[in-house]
Amino acid sequence: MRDDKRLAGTDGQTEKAGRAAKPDILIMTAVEAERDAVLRGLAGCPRAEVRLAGVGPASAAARTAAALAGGGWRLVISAGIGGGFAGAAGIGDLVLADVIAAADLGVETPDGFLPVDELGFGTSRIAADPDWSARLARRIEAAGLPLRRGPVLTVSTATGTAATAAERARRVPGAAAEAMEGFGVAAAAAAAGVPVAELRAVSNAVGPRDRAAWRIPDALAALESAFAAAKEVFESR
Ligand SMILES: O=C(O)c1cccc(C(=O)CC[C@H]2O[C@@H](n3cnc4c(=O)[nH]cnc43)[C@H](O)[C@@H]2O)c1
Repeated sequence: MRDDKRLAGTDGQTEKAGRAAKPDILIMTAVEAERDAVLRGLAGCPRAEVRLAGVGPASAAARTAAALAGGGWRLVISAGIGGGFAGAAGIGDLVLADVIAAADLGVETPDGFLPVDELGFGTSRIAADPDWSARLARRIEAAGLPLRRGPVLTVSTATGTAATAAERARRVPGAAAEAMEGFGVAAAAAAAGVPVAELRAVSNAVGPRDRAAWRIPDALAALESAFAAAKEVFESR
């Protein structure tokens, strides 16, 4: 794949044998603008590799599984911009997932939505790794950045009405943010036995669609700052 950016192997970052040190932190972003913001924050951190997941959970799962196939990864992070739920996360805030929830994975019935968990078809929730998440949170907060913790929802259709926002917040108590890739990344990580985390920078409110109100540059700047803070965690062991 030609859309990844590998950061290892620069002069002075080589192992004794002269071979490039292999990155062992994998960061998946949906689009190039997110990837470039993460790379600016990492500023050459040799432990991290950033790859494009594409938009949506299916593309994210397939591309993350392919990236993880070689083994040797300590952590995979789903990162990018996202929507913030009212009262939980505002524009420019960062949200670190405690749970990654596939909020529209289930069936609709005349009596309402049933998640796959209640159908016996698996799970719609994957826990973010608590140890890695705690270490990332400490660094990001120590840098003075506004960090919220809570469930980050993964959806195949971004919320566009107040009714859908309310329904999704009801399905996932404490919902902090919404994006479209986290559960795909997490499913691939779980299958490979690799810890997972999800970090989102809020670009818009979850609710009635108003693309003109999205603050993408602010969110990308927050994402960059978060990874500038987080890289110490990646280098620490
Ligand atoms: O137009 C741009 O310059 C631009 C720059 C960076 C990212 C984008 C995107 O549109 C990224 C799509 C990506 O964003 C996530 N996202 C953001 N807000 C929401 C939301 O309210 N609900 C669901 N997903 C959201 C999502 O993960 C998309 O993959 C554009």
